[in-house]
Amino acid sequence: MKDVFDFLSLPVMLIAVVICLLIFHPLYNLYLHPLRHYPGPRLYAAFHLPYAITYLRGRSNTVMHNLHERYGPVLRVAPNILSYTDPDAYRDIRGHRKQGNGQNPTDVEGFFFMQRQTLLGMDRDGHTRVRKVLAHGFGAKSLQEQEPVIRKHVDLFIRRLKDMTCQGRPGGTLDIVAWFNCVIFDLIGDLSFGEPLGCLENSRLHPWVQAVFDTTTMYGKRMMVKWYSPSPSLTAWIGWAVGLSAPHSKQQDFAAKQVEKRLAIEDSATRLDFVGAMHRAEGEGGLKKVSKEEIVYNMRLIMLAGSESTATALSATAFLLAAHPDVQRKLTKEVRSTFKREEDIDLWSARRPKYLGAVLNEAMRVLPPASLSMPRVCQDGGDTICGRWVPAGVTLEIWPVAMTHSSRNFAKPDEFVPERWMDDEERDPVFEKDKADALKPFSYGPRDCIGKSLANVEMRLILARMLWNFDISLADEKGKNWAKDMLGWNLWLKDPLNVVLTTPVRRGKE
Ligand code: HEM
Repeated sequence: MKDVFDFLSLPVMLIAVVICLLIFHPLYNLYLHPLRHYPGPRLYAAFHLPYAITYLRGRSNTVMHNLHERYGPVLRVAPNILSYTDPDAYRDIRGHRKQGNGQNPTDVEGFFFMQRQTLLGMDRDGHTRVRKVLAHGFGAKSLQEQEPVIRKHVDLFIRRLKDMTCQGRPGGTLDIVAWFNCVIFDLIGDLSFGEPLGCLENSRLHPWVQAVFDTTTMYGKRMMVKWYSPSPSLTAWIGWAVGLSAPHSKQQDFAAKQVEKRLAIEDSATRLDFVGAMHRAEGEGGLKKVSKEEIVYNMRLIMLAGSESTATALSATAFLLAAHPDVQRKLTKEVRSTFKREEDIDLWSARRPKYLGAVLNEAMRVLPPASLSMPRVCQDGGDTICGRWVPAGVTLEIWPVAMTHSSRNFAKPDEFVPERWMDDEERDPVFEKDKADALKPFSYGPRDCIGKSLANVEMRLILARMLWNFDISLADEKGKNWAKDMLGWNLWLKDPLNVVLTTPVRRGKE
């Protein structure tokens, strides 16, 4: 009898413990957890699962936006996760701190696929070391050297569009998302490795680019594995076993091969590109400041972060211009009257048109190109965020769409109105109270986007050249819903966007 009791007691006790945990843990989260006074749906506060399912479905931006509109600018979205739409959150969570004062580190686990050798995953010291070195590849001097490379790709892009469109064949349509991917991936590939990927030349995406997109739908699944894996050491193994690692390995192999090739180029050490900047830097005793392995990891990051986001911003802008002919007319007029000839449009002169800047800002507000919340973890000892104390270890998020579509931050938040970014006299007073600080597409603080100046000039140049040459319209009714309910994980899952490009009749005379 004793044996039977012993035999039963183990599973029974285990079940009892699991039941206790299942009941106790949510009750603890609701009534005893340090975040219990933060607003948010009780289901999300009690369990992690609703947040995880939202993530898995690629719906986080929309769901967080709706919850923020209901509950306010700070929200408990999971037992240990807070999300913010107060613009001060950028400063408080991600801002610069004096040496000696702690920073809220990036949530390395949250990035999962980003090994600790990349800027995104490195600790504060490693990040400062690599970022300082890499910054040389993004300075004004480098940009000057990079200008002919950029121009070459933009010229070819425009030529390809002309080949594809109504040069004698009116009505030809093209998927502009694919073409923006082609030019940007070629361009960043060239600035990174000294050779383009050949997308424009061959009129199709390089397999490596496809591997980047293949990670998108997998990202939610990878996060599920990370959250619910029985032990952190098993996470990578499970990911590999269920086939979630393949596209990442492909990218890593490609980056490694390209870096090898690039370092073999004769004038490797003097080139002012990204690999050159990292390879040149030497520290004490002639040792390289950035190891070869770190170069490979960071080049993979740059290829992804630098290309996809810029192509998304351009696609969103083209879509919004095509869907708002009045805005397009005004912008086209500005571009075609600012420059006398197409050859006058270059990286520097393209910074001049003001309305172009306003259109880009507004496009990045309506569809923020980076779709992730870029989580940070509240530092040891806790921190004050937007005037309230947060204990150490809490994950701190800013969902871009929730921030830029918040009715607390912008009037008519869902409308595309570039004038809100113009000087007072051109702006409707209804936008007077807009919080411009809520638009930070390139993030903020010591870990903000290192490529933001490059991205801005690239986008201005490409758009100015496009609008000099073409009028853009949507090819079909379906196009009107291109941005509606777009799913997003690490990247937005963008549908093709078919447009018609027509050569303007009175070019240069408006
Ligand atoms: C419209 C275009 C772009 C957008 C919207 C964008 C946005 C961002 C965002 C939101 C971050 C994350 C910052 C954080 O964790 O707080 C980031 C980081 C980064 N971006 Fe960009 N980016 C763009 C273009 C580029 C380009 C052109 C490059 C390089 C060629 C680049 C390279 C990087 C790198 C290396 C990081 C990591 C920086 C660090 O952790 O120090 N990005 N970007």
